[in-house]
Amino acid sequence: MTRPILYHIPVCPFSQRLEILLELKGLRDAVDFRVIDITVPRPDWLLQRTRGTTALPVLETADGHIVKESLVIMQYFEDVMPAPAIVQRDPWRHAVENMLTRLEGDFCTQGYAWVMNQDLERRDALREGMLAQYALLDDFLLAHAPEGPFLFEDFGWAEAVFTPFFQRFWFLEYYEGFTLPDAPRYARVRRWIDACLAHPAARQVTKEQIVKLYYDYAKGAGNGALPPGRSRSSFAFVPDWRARPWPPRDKYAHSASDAELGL
Ligand SMILES: COc1ccc(C(=O)/C=[SH]/C[C@H](NC(=O)CC[C@H](N)C(=O)O)C(=O)NCC(=O)O)cc1OC
Repeated sequence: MTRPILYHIPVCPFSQRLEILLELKGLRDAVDFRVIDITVPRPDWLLQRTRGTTALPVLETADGHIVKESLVIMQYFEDVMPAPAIVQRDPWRHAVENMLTRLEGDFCTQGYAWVMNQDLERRDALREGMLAQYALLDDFLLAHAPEGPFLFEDFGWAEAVFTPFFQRFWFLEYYEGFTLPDAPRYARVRRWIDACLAHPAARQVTKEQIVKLYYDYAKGAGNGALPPGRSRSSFAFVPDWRARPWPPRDKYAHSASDAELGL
């Protein structure tokens, strides 16, 4: 039986959503994950399949169809591998799950805008914007799942959508000194985040890996782009991140060289 192929980028949060979903379903081996190097242009054979788009992940189904967008691929997996269901089947619960999922785009954009920021004058406004996003999540959870810790009984669809970004935002802790305040205003979302980060289905990445690989994002260079003066991306597969030193934290005052990063 031909397995579907997921073309993905290691450590990409959108790809990690699919790994988490399949882990929850006990079907991780049902899909053939194939790594694409984000630090070089997409190969022609892939561009032909995607009709020219470069964003990953991309799913090639067993029938040869191409599915793009991680949330769409997640739903496709639920449709073709319905048991065990991760997405909520009850219409109202599914609506609640979808309303929470719709908050992900602005949450993600705010965090990435901050980590990629190079203007010290903007830091306070970016921090306030990030706190406002956490407050929106806290409000939603208090309205729909005041007890928790998860949206419903267990770690499910919404958790698979958000947890990769809770883990990516470790880069805010390291490069911006940001942690969510231990205040009642954020108590509910903090309980959700802590439960998500502790869940065994979401252990594909570590804090050290995120901090080292996302250094270039902290210098304003995203998606495998290179900061000025550098010749190798912090997303490079070799040298392995485990063999590389921790990057300098002072992103606004210092630009590390390839050598300083162990590249
Ligand atoms: C809000 O800013 C950002 C938020 C997240 C990411 C990220 O993790 C990319 S992960 C890798 C990135 N993939 C995507 O952005 C996919 C997003 C798509 N909406 C999905 O859900 O699958 C990619 O393939 N980039 C290469 C290319 O497009 O050629 C980056 C951001 O800015 C550069």
